[in-house]
Amino acid sequence: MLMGEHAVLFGHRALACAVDKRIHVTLNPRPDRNIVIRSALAQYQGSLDELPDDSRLSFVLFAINQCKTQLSSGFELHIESELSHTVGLGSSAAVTVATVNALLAFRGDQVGPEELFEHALSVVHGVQGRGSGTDLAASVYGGLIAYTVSPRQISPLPGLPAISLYYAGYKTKTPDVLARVAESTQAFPELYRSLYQLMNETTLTAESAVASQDWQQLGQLMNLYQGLMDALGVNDAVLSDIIYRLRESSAIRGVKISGSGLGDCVIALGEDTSLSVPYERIDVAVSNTGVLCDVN
Ligand SMILES: Nc1ncnc2c1ncn2[C@@H]1O[C@H](COP(=O)(O)OP(=O)(O)O)[C@@H](O)[C@H]1O
Ligand SMILES: C[C@@](O)(CCOP(=O)(O)O)CC(=O)O
Repeated sequence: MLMGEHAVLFGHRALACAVDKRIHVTLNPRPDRNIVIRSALAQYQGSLDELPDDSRLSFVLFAINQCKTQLSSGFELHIESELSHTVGLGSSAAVTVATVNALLAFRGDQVGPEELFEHALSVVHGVQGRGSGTDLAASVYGGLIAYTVSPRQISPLPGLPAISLYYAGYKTKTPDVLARVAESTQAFPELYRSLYQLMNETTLTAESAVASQDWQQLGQLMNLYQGLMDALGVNDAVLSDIIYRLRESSAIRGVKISGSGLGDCVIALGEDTSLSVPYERIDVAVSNTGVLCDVN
């Protein structure tokens, strides 16, 4: 997520991009109705018709459950990630889009991006209860996109210069962060409505800055949005430490939390590897390619 976190769930604009680290899902048919799932998170072997309840594989299992009656046989699903599974970074969206795409291809359905997106969104809603779909859109289409939930709008934008990502070392699950924000909102609903409105205006201005490739302005707006995330209550001491260390460098134009907050990653516009930032740096670039499907 480049910008628009949280506010996007209230109908406002968000910006997100695909990165060049992928999750690969390989599906091989089996002659029986058993399935085997292999992933760094968990392994499963059993009947397609009696799926377990395993929160580590919730997105994958929900996707399988949704279409299992239309599948002619079982299969083996091998999930490999180029990122550690402890890093959030929209990995739930990436694994959902790739798994749904593989299952639809196995079922014999060749769907376009809109249909793939809607299938994947129903999986995310089934697992999490809510979710804007912003990171699903970036996974499906690739590149940098501007996104609105309703009416659904997914608009491609030109790319970004170099970005840096740092992982805090822990992540709070997105539904738990959303529950914390919802609790705080109850005390001051009008103030929070204004905060989301301000987030929207910042994101729309950032979208114009991207369109005109004004990176200095985009960086300033990222810093501004970070202040709004802090006001929302999703910043913490470790994220702030990363952010302020990065702000020491003149090569970094702006820094903010990426995603729901209370852990996970910080995104910076620009890079400066000479800085002392004692947290895991994740080496990525924006990727123009979204999900790919190879059937053979
Ligand atoms: N390699 C993987 N194999 C299977 N599931 C994965 C993998 N990587 C991520 N996931 C799923 O995505 C979840 C992480 O997503 P989450 O914590 O919601 O972060 P984000 O919201 O940034 O996607 C994991 O708990 C898991 O369910
Ligand atoms: C907080 C939110 O706006 C972004 C969540 O990002 P992530 O799940 O932390 O990658 C939720 C959403 O858009 O569904």
